Amino acid sequence: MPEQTRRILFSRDKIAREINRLGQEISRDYGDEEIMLVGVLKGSFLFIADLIREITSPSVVDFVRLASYGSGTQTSGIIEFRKELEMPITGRNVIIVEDIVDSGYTLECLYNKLLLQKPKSLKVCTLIDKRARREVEIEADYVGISMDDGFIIGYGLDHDERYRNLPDIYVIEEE
Ligand SMILES: O=P(O)(O)OC[C@H]1O[C@H](OP(=O)(O)OP(=O)(O)O)[C@H](O)[C@@H]1O
Ligand code: HPA
Ligand SMILES: [Mg+2]
Repeated sequence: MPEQTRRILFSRDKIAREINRLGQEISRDYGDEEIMLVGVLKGSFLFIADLIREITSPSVVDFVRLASYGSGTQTSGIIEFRKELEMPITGRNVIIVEDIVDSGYTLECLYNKLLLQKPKSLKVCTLIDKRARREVEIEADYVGISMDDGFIIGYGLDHDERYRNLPDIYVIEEE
């Protein structure tokens, strides 16, 4: 097994600043209309908790759980649905909240599934938009931070379920 080191990429202050900006953009766009935030577990649990407190529009929240990475740093390409929504989304203004869009497979799969349930509107907010490994053409409407390549951990993002608790985001470097 190669030794792993980690280097800080995005500090907690930078993350907080970008989430504040995202909250303002979303609140400005929706005004007094109610939003339904759909968090994609597990990775988005910290992001959605911070984001929802920066949104002034009336908001409700629900979660799905999707998994495709397992213990590796590459997508398996197989998206497992492990938890469904509990609230109906028909006629609602829905925003999917992701920690990261990487290959785009997870988002594409969820987006198409939710669209079938006829929301009033369907948008996507991601904290991290990783561009280098995109496999499908899909874009988030609200992006916190864009980056190129590198496997990142912290602030909800895991490697084999570890490191979600780190308050900053690090890139893993294998030696
Ligand atoms: O664009 P993609 O290549 O599909 O990658 C993005 C998805 O992968 C990760 O989930 P993961 O399968 O690791 O589950 P987790 O959120 O429980 O960590 C991440 O949280 C996103 O949901
Ligand atoms: O860089 C990443 N880190 C953690 N989880 C991920 N899921 C897709 N890309 C990543
Ligand atoms: Mg993961």
